[in-house]
Amino acid sequence: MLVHLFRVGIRGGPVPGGTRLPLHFQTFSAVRCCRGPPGSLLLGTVAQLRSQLRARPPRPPRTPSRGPPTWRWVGGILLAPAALSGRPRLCLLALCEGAGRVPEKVLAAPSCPEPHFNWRLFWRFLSPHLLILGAAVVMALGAALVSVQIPLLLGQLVEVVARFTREQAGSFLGESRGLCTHLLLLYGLQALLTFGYLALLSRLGEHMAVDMRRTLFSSLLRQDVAFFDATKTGQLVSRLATDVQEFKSSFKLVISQGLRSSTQVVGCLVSLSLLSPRLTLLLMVATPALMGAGTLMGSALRKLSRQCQEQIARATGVADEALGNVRTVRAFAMEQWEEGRYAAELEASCCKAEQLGRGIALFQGLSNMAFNCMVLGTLFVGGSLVAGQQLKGGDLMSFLVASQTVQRSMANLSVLFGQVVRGLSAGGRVFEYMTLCSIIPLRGGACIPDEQLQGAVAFQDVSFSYPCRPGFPVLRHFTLSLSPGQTVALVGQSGGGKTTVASLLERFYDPTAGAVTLDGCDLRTLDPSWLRGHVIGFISQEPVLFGTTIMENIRFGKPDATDEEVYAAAREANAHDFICSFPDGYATVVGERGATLSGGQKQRLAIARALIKRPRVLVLDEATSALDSESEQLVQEALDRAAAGRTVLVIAHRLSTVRKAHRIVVMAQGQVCEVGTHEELLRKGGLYAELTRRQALDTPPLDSPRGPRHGLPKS
Ligand SMILES: Nc1ncnc2c1ncn2[C@@H]1O[C@H](COP(=O)(O)OP(=O)(O)OP(=O)(O)O)[C@@H](O)[C@H]1O
Repeated sequence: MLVHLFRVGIRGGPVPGGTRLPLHFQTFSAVRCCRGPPGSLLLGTVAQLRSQLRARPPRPPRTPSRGPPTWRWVGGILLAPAALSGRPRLCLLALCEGAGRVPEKVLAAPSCPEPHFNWRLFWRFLSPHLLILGAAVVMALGAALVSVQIPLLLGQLVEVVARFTREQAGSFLGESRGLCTHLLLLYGLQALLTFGYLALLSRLGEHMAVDMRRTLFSSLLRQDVAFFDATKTGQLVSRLATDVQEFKSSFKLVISQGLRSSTQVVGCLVSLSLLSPRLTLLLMVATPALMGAGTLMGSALRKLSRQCQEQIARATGVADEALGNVRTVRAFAMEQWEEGRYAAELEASCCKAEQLGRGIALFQGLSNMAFNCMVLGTLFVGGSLVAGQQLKGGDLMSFLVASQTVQRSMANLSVLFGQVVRGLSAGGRVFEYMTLCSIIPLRGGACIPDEQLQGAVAFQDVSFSYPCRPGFPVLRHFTLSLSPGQTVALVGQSGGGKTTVASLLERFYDPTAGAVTLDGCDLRTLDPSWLRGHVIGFISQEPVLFGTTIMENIRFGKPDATDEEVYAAAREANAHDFICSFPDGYATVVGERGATLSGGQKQRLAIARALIKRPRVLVLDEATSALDSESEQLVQEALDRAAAGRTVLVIAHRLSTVRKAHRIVVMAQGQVCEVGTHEELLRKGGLYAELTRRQALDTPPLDSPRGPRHGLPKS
């Protein structure tokens, strides 16, 4: 660009006083809009900007940024140079992003405070890379200092050209060779330094991002189950992916452009004041006034841009809802209605975008005018200084180029301001979860030696409320004991607290009052990893498999299991035959969450996965309720086999599946209301008898496809 400027400058017309004016106004337009005519470029830029604003893809909802108001003011001040240097895209990006981003689901987003940026943690990630950072900083500063030198040398070169044109004496080549060589060397050095610091920063950024993702992931995995109850998975994934990415980009940009641009601003301002204090003074007076105007317009445009994004988010929401529920839309023949709804939202967003486009156009027009007036003023005052022999023509050229550099650098800084705010809030969100401590640790505590482990479980006067609903008691003075080798069934109305009992046994939560014990030891004194990894086998209604091979899925229960152990567990779970019927056998990849398997097959793999760790206690939470009769039979056989010799807690809705349990516990409103065998409870004629009667009415006749059911255990 500078070379281009130089070339155009050479072709400039004469100035009063015999000196040829090196530049005319168009030169500066060419500097700013070096590709294509300014008018078409302006239109192109505005069109590009508008399409960018319209096509901004929806992002996961995030909390609104709450930067201090002073920052916004500083941001506004910084925006003006972007406008003045004729870079509306940069300016608008800063406008839209600097003072807080609009969450796409603005209307639905809950307002919670933005987490603070944790500088201590940031230092922890940065400190291993200080050497690289130091080298990058030195190179960035070097590149900036080199670019401060260039305008001065260009001015000297123009001076040589002007003298040669004026006097037509001496050898132009001889006089300019040294300067040109110097300039070429500086260009080369600048390129080298730029490559160096960008490559180093890229390496540094990537390493930091990997460290941050690893730490965040491992911190998330260690959080309490209650944490996951209260936090959306999408939000966590977004922190791992988007926020780390955003923080990394901001960090790299701040170091590279921030250092470089601020050095250039300071260096060029020094050069400017050395070249001509009077012209510099003029610049210093005009700039704040234009900055003020830019700030005012900037804040209005920012508001408009936010409204525009909100409207786009609304339109996207309508489309998302309709496409996501297309079956319902089709079933109610509501296609036209949905089209109308979407069209109305689109129309509104189009109006807003047009308004924004007009605002941008006005902003661009005025900023162009302000910029050109500044150039005109500089040339007018500078020209009169040249005419009065107080300034050389070459120095005027240097002044103009250096002031261009100042404006370009300030434009970069204005964009950077937005990036800093975004980076700090993204970093704050990433660091927030790294400092969270879980209440129930993953490891630590006693383990009962295998030979002493009996598997006796007791709930002693347990009361419990979920941490996210503290005022809502789920269990009240719940007392239950499971003797080693016994099968106890928990039945009762939906929402009575059955699954909660299983969760407490797994120690996903700790009781609010009372205690859960294993062989007389309070679970809170035992090692949770040992408890979950060795003692308790959990089989739920909807088993979740990982998208890997069958072998690895079963081995998930015991990572160091041999192939033989895997086969044995699969046989025990009635899974071996169907696995062997697959062409790839145990190497079959089951697809995402086991999508390529039937419900019964998935369930049997889940049983094998639970059995491979040889648990003393088995928890079956509605393990067969989602299966058809054939699968149910196969799974039930596997469960019957697995239950033998183990303490089993069965949670069941269908009472027919637990008739043969040693004890049936009927729960209602978080309390035990009846206990006994099937026959005892029927004789009692209480809640169990009532539930059995109701289910019998719902049960299909015996010759129905569902067929007979099996109970637990085969006693
Ligand atoms: N993670 C949770 N956070 C807050 N409350 C919960 C949570 N899980 C369950 N609850 C509430 O606890 C109560 C008991 O739920 P639980 O799942 O233990 O009942 P359940 O007897 O197993 O029900 P169902 O038979 O329908 O599965 C319900 O009122 C439920 O809304």
